Amino acid sequence: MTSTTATPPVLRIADVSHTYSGQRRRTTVLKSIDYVFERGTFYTILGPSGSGKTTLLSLASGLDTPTKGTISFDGQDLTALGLGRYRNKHAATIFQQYNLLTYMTALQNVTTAMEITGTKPASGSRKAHALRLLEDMGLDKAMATRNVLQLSGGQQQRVAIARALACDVDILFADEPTGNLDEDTAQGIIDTFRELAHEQGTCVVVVTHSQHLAAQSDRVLHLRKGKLTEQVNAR
Ligand SMILES: Nc1ncnc2c1ncn2[C@@H]1O[C@H](COP(=O)(O)OP(=O)(O)OP(=O)(O)O)[C@@H](O)[C@H]1O
Repeated sequence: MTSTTATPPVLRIADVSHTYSGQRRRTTVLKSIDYVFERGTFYTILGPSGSGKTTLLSLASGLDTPTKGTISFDGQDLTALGLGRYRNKHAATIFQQYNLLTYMTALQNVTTAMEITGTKPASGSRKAHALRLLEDMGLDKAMATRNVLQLSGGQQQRVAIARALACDVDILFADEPTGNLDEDTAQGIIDTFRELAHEQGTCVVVVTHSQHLAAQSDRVLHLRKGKLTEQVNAR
């Protein structure tokens, strides 16, 4: 028997393929992908438009199930664990379209996510913690208490990021999280992702077109023609 000291995988993607079935034809977007994501690591996924990055993220975040292969969290198949349970307890996702609850304020979006995931801040109330996170994202109390539809696209994106950061989860997924933001705000968010991975042990997985963002991650993955490969960095 051999012993190992390697970091235990938090998410394992094993022989995953995904095919969309249209009325006329079937499109296989992902082809027999194998990859192991670890805790405490900041990953970026690059790839041409239409290469399947969002598809991979939707499978890994438990929004959809692959047409072939398995995805497991801490050694347990997501379908056995329950996709809803996985999404509510273990994984947070920042979507390209934000997916905010549009009948709520920014603050309510954040506190509701904390309630769903059972996240209790180390000190103070959920509301105070949520207001602090929104403030960190440059949204003051007046903006925090506005209905999200009265915020700009970039402000809504920051609410979505604050909502994901508020939840105590094992994995954070983000689809183009800095797309709508100015350079300084985007850099602040990249720094936050690095801290989350390196100081709190979260596995952070970000889909992006930005080489600048990718250069600041620990591992860069490329999705092309249905295959996922890891870039070997010189640094
Ligand atoms: N629900 C769907 N039904 C059919 N085809 C789909 C569906 N969703 C995505 N596709 C197709 O799958 C392929 C991959 O799409 P996906 O959104 O995953 O790519 P992407 O790499 O994230 O693209 P982008 O960088 O432009 O956001 C595309 O050809 C797309 O048209």
